[in-house]
Amino acid sequence: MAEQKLLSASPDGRRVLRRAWSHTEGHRRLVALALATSTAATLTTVAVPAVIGLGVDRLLQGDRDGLLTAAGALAVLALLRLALFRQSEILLIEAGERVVRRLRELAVRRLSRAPLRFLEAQPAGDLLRRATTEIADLAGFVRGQLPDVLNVAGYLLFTLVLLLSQSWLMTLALLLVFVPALLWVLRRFKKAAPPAFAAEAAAAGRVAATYQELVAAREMLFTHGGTPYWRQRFVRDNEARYRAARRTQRTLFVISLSRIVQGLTTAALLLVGGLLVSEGRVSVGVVVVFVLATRQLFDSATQASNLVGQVQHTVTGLARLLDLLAVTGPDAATPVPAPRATAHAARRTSARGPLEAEAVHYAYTHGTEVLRGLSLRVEAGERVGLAGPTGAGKTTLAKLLTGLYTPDRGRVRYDGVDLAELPPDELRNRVVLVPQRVHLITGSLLDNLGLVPGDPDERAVRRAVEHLGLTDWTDALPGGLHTPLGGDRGRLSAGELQIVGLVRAALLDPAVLVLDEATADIDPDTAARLETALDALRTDRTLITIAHREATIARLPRVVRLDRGEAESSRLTR
Ligand SMILES: Nc1ncnc2c1ncn2[C@@H]1O[C@H](COP(=O)(O)OP(=O)(O)OP(=O)(O)O)[C@@H](O)[C@H]1O
Repeated sequence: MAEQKLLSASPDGRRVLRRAWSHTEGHRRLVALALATSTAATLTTVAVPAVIGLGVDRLLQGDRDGLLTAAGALAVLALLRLALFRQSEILLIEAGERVVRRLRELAVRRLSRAPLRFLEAQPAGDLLRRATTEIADLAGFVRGQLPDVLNVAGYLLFTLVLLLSQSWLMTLALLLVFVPALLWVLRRFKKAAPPAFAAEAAAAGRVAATYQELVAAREMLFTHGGTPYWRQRFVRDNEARYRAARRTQRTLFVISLSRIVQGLTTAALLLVGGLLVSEGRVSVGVVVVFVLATRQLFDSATQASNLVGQVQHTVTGLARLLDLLAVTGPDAATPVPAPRATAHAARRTSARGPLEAEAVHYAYTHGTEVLRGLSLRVEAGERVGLAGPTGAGKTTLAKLLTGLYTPDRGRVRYDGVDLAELPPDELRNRVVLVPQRVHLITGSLLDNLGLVPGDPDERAVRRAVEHLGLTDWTDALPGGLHTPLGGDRGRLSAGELQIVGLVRAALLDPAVLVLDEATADIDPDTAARLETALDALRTDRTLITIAHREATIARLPRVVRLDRGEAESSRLTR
């Protein structure tokens, strides 16, 4: 099995911010301005105890002018603080939202380009969570907590500088009590938090995956009564999620222990401060600065303790998102070429050519090969059927022949060129798969039919429908081409879904069409429409049909039978 990188349940949480920094490109000036304003706002808070301390000393010295100046400075600081905090919040949110928007776009772009093999190997709910919920959490954090995080961090740093400038002895006393106790609390938290938060995020991903599978399998559950199994599985996953959440709550409790440190530190400060004042080594104002600043320091530490959980949660989410971005593609700054822009670029292959699988091997799971060295050549314009027992690998081969999967070993070539080397738009103009179950998006029939590169307009879609002799079918639908489809709106039968696939194929006009015949029963009218559409489509193009019905096999001039994916088992039967 070819090496396929998969998402990690607990991705590397180290240097997350540094790794995320590369995604701030284009917004760095705004980020820098937001950080500078936030720093200035924090400085206006840090300066308050210093000015009050100064005012107290002036008061004790009977210096009325000094006292007035200090009071005036406090008023200016209060106004500045209001304006700067407001502005820094606006800038931070703007910068953060822009980065989040970029990450969201990148995640969707990378997922849309990710190999089918990767998408199929991931639990769908987990992918969904990373690309939506976790980005939404990040956006929520940017709006709600990021300004506070920066203020608290800035406050802790600047207050330390202020206190050092006032009295290094008292700062030493503060640090000797405060830092070891706080470090002990933080160390315990750091050890327990990342695994706890990662486990909670992984458990939430499993619940989402189970739920999504449950919704996808609803028909099977109702028909085969598989409900108890699903209920058990859901209850088990939900229980695991609950336990993981309890664990993170216990971890958060550790951080609240920091409050005990507050009482100890204030007592130590008063003791040391009192002694120093009595010895005349510091003024009363300095002790006031320390008491006020330390109170704010603790308020900040308490706020930090509330924020740490959110920060850890966001860091975990960001790590999972960066993991998704790293696994799904390079940090390619090169945009995907627009289909129209390259539509007329020089082509490497001609519009008619043979399609050839050469000794292809493919395994979904390590050690279990579905195709083992299978070779097949289909000439330009040929009509070939692929038949064989269920699970023989027909659909897998179809996906390899259309470039949706890359073989683990061997090659698939169109007109002599490896499909893996063809640009995506050229590949789609050469080989197209109409799958067993064509997917619909929420939109009109017209939107669904035109869901191919190049954005065909209504006239082009109508022309394709007419060319395939399907106008009576679209006219018979309640809203014609504008009939709403997808989601819980209009539904189409299995045969009609394949008709949609054939119109899409007609719009792409490929050299080779691979049709994975629907296994569900198709009513005679729809079957006749499909036949007519196929006849119109295949005038000179190659048609490979994965034939599930004997009637189809009987009609085809050449049938290749697959058996356990062995190359030697492919043979011409007539
Ligand atoms: N996405 C997947 N992940 C893992 N195994 C898969 C996947 N798709 C198919 N398989 C396995 O690969 C084998 C071949 O499947 P494939 O669908 O290609 O067979 P098939 O001949 O088309 O069968 P059918 O006629 O029932 O559609 C089967 O054993 C199937 O269980």
